[in-house]
Amino acid sequence: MRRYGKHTDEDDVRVRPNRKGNRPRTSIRPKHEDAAEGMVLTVDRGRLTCLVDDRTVVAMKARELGRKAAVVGDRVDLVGDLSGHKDTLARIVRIGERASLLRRTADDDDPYERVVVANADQLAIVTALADPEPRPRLIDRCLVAAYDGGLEPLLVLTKSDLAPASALLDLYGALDIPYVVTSRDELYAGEAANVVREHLDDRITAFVGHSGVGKTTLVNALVPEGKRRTTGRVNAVTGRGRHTTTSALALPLAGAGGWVIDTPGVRSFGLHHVDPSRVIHAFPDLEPGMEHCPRACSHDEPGCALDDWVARGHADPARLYSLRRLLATRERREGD
Ligand SMILES: Nc1nc2c(ncn2[C@@H]2O[C@H](COP(=O)(O)OP(=O)(O)OP(=O)(O)O)[C@@H](O)[C@H]2O)c(=O)[nH]1
Ligand SMILES: [Zn+2]
Repeated sequence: MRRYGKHTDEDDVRVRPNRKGNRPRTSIRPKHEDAAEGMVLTVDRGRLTCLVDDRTVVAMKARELGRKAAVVGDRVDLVGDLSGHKDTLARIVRIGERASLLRRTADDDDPYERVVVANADQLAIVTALADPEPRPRLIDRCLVAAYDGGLEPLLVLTKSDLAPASALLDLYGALDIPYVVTSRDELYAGEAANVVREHLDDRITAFVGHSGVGKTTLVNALVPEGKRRTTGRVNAVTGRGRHTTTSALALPLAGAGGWVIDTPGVRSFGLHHVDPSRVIHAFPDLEPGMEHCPRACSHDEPGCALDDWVARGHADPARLYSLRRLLATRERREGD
């Protein structure tokens, strides 16, 4: 089992070795034998909303879980009042082993980890082609987080009515990432949702993107009407506006199996926690070439065996360039 690094108190995480991977299992022996299984849909100030059968149950973490936090997408075991009635509170007694884990640090200098989403199959990186301008470094950083966490990336390029997609697609050609391009007209006609949905059926997809790229508009087109996320409204009771956007929120995909997990808009995507070896794992054409690298090779230094590997024709030089570009995004720069 592959374990995540020392920066985390999550002790039972592994990167999914293959799509069919083993079902997540709990690592602790069952104590609450009567517990029901659920999935965490959202987390708000210590209250976790979980789906149990077809009921929405609000729960809190049992004390026995210690510091371990359940996050959106987690498979959990619950006990207590599971009726889902108003003002009831269940307890989460177990968190299942995670098949993937999307994480970010607020900042690379900030070692505190903010876990975003567990168990997603896919990371949809939403980028507007204009308004706001695309930020390739942010895309690259999201890609690194996806590879690190065991998620398959999907590029979603919005607002093609404002600017063409070609330049950006050129930049990612060597990475061979699936992508979709959407425009305002396609969005209104419902075509955008159909095109995107082809990539989502029966999968759990986390959506990330800079604020303003059209992420919420798209996610709302993908989920049933009654489940849509409302934004920009201030709650009359709490006086808080848009508080749901501080946490990720899992929503069922309309008309098919699968889940869409909307996440709050990101300005930066800190990668303090990333282990380069997990990123390199996403480059199986280059990985064997590293055998002859010097110890602790950064793969971007004289003596790195990858130059020779590519020169001998084992892999496309553009792939090595892309890998180096991704690894370099772990260094923080102004504006990341
Ligand atoms: N021209 C154009 N505008 C779009 C498109 N998709 C979304 N928009 C507009 O872009 C603006 C931002 O869309 P949102 O869906 O609120 O963006 P968001 O990414 O969720 O942003 P936050 O809610 O701040 O995280 C809205 O005014 C949308 O109408 C598109 O394909 N083309
Ligand atoms: Zn190397």
